[in-house]
Amino acid sequence: MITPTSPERRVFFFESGVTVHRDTVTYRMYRDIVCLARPSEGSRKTSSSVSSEDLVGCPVCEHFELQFGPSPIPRSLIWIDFTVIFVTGAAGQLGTALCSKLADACVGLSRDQLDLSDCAAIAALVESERPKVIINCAAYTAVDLAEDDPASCRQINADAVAALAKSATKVGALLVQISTDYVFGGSTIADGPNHEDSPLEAQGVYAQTKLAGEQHAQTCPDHLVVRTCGIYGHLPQPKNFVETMLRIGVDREELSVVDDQHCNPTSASTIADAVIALIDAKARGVFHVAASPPTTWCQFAREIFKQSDMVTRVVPITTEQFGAKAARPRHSVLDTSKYTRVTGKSLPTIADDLAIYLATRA
Ligand SMILES: NC(=O)C1=CN([C@@H]2O[C@H](COP(=O)(O)OP(=O)(O)OC[C@H]3O[C@@H](n4cnc5c(N)ncnc54)[C@H](OP(=O)(O)O)[C@@H]3O)[C@@H](O)[C@H]2O)C=CC1
Ligand SMILES: Cc1cn([C@H]2C[C@H](O)[C@@H](COP(=O)(O)OP(=O)(O)O[C@H]3O[C@@H](C)C(=O)[C@@H](O)[C@H]3O)O2)c(=O)[nH]c1=O
Repeated sequence: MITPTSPERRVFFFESGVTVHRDTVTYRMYRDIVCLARPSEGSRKTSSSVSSEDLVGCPVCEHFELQFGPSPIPRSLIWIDFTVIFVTGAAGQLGTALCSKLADACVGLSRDQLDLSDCAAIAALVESERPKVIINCAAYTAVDLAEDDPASCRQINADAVAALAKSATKVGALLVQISTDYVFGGSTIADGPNHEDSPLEAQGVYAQTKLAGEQHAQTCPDHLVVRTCGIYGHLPQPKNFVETMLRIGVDREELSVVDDQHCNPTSASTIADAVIALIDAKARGVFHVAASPPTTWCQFAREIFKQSDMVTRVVPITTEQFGAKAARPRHSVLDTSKYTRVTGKSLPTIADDLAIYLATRA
C-alpha cells in the first residue's frame, strides 16, 4: 500500500511560528499538528502542546511517533501534504473505488471540482496543486451515445487527457490513464489473448477516442496506461452490466445476451487494487488488468444469475442480433501476465470477483 513514507506522500516538519502552507479546502487538526489535504499559499499557525492521544488514528502522525518516539512530541507544526494523488472521475465506478481505498492519500475530483471539458481549468489546478500522481478515471463511457455525440466524447476521452499529460509533464507527475479493451477491435479468437503490444484497432467513437487518450497519456514521460474491461462497481445508482442483468432479470423468465464477444469483466474494486499495486511497484508503460478466465457476456450473465440464485434463462445471440449502435470487439480478451510479473500479485477469477461484488452490494 501507499504508505506515509512512500514517495507519493510527503511529510514536512515546521518549527512553531514559521510560515506554512495553508489548507483552503479540508484539514484535520491534531492540536498543533495540522494534516493538510489541499495546501496552497502561506499562513501562520502557532503551536500548542500536543499529546500522543491526539495522534491516534492519524497514520502519518503515527509514523511520526515511530520515527521520533511518542513523548515528548516536539512543539512543532507538521504539514502533511496529502494532495499528492489526484483521482479524476471520482464519482464514477472506478473513481469511487479508488478514493475509498486511497482515503486521505488522495483528492477525489468529481465533475463539480474539475470539469474535464475545460482544459484551462485542468492546467490551472494541476499546475497550482502539483500532485505527484494523477489517476484519470473520468471518461465519456456511454458507448452507443458517443456515436451521436463524437465531439463531447473526444473532448473528455482524448483532448482532456492531452491537457492532463501536458500539465503532468510540467509538474513532474505520474499520469495514470485508465483505458479499455475496446482498443482491440480487430482481434479474433485465432489471435489468442491480447498482450500490451498486440495490434490496436479502434472501432467506433468511444474506442477511437480512448485510443487517442492512450496516445496523449504516453506523451507524459511518467505514465501508466491501464487497460481493463466491463467494469462493475458500487455506486448509489450503479449502471453496469451486472446491475442491468439483476434489474431486468427479476421480471423476465428469459433474456437474450450476446455470446460472440469474448472479454474479461472485472470489478472496480479489483481494478483499484491493481492500479495502486502498479503505482507502488513504480511500474511505467502499458498494463492489462482484468479478472480471468475470459468469458462472453452471455456466459457472464448466466454466472450472475447462478450466483444470485435467480432462475432467469439466458439465450445466446449474436452481436448482429442484439443490434447495438456502436461496434463492439469480438475478442478483446486481455492477457494480464505482465501485471503479475511486475507486481508479483495475481488477479482474481471472474467468478470470485463477482461473488465479492454481489456479497458487498447494498
Ligand atoms: N465502464 C466500463 O465498463 C469500462 C470503463 N473503462 C474505463 O475506465 C475508466 C473508469 O470507468 P467507470 O468508472 O466505469 O466510468 P463511469 O462512467 O462510472 O465514471 C466516469 C466518470 O467520469 C466523469 N466525467 C464525465 N465527463 C466528465 C467531465 N467533463 N468532467 C469531469 N468528469 C467527467 C463522470 O462524471 P458524472 O458522474 O458527473 O457524469 C463519471 O463520474 C474510464 O476511463 C473508462 O473509459 C475501461 C473499461 C471498461
Ligand atoms: C443489457 C444487454 C446487453 N447486451 C450486450 C450489449 C453489449 O454487447 C454487451 C455488454 O453490455 P454493456 O452495456 O455493458 O456494454 P458496453 O457499454 O459496451 O460495455 C463496455 O463499456 C465500455 C465503457 C468499455 O470500456 C468496455 O470495456 C465495456 O465493458 O452485452 C445483450 O446482449 N443483452 C442485454 O440484455
